[in-house]
Amino acid sequence: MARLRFEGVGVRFGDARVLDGIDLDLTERRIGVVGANGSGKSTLARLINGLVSPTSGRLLVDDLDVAREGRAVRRRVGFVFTNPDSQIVMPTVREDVAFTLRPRKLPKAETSARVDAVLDRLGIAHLADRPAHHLSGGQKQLLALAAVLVGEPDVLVADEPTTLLDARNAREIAARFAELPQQVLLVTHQLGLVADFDRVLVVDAGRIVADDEPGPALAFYERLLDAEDAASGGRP
Ligand SMILES: Nc1ncnc2c1ncn2[C@@H]1O[C@H](COP(=O)(O)OP(=O)(O)OP(=O)(O)O)[C@@H](O)[C@H]1O
Repeated sequence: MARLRFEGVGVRFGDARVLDGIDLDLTERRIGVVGANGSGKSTLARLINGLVSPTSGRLLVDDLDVAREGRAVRRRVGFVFTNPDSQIVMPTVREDVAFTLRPRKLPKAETSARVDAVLDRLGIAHLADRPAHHLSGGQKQLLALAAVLVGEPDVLVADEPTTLLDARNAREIAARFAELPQQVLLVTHQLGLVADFDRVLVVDAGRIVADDEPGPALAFYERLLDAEDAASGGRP
């Protein structure tokens, strides 16, 4: 497992303080991140592979400082977005997955073998020559996952990867994540997806307000939502 260390990390966008004073040492295999809309979860996730830079403090993946060694970090940390369209770049499924390996300049046969293996593992080998943009939402998310996994990252960060999917596809993607050997940090609003994780972080207004096993962390989050509902007079 990698060690993800946040040391006094803060992020501002202009005048808005989006994350503040985040200190975390994450070594567990399955880490969930939950919190209300706009609480800072995506920003927290994006910091891990350098999509967002800290305004203060620093973030280390093992001994690599993300701000200084972004390339090396991105080889180790794969990122899956909510909307797979934002990461599909090539015309066909096979080409899109192979694209991840392009900078590594591997022999063609090795690239093909790796691509075939990952498509097979995710149950989408039959889609290899299909145009990527003709796939269903669930198939696209599996393609996005394949394109990340083919790079053999040690850590997978996923930002609400099931949000745009119907219940059946969401279950399928969640099951694929559950069987990955990699360390996974999953941001989600679907609390059931992290119920058997090793550790769950609750983010509220840019801070970590609970950090525990799923039972107590999710119970804390439910109480927080209830308290906010009560304070707003029950308005959504
Ligand atoms: N690039 C940016 N520039 C300016 N403000 C931003 C940027 N990215 C995020 N924000 C703001 O930072 C805050 C936290 O956003 P973030 O996306 O991290 O929240 P979130 O918890 O993931 O929300 P959601 O559950 O709705 O996805 C929000 O107020 C958002 O508008």
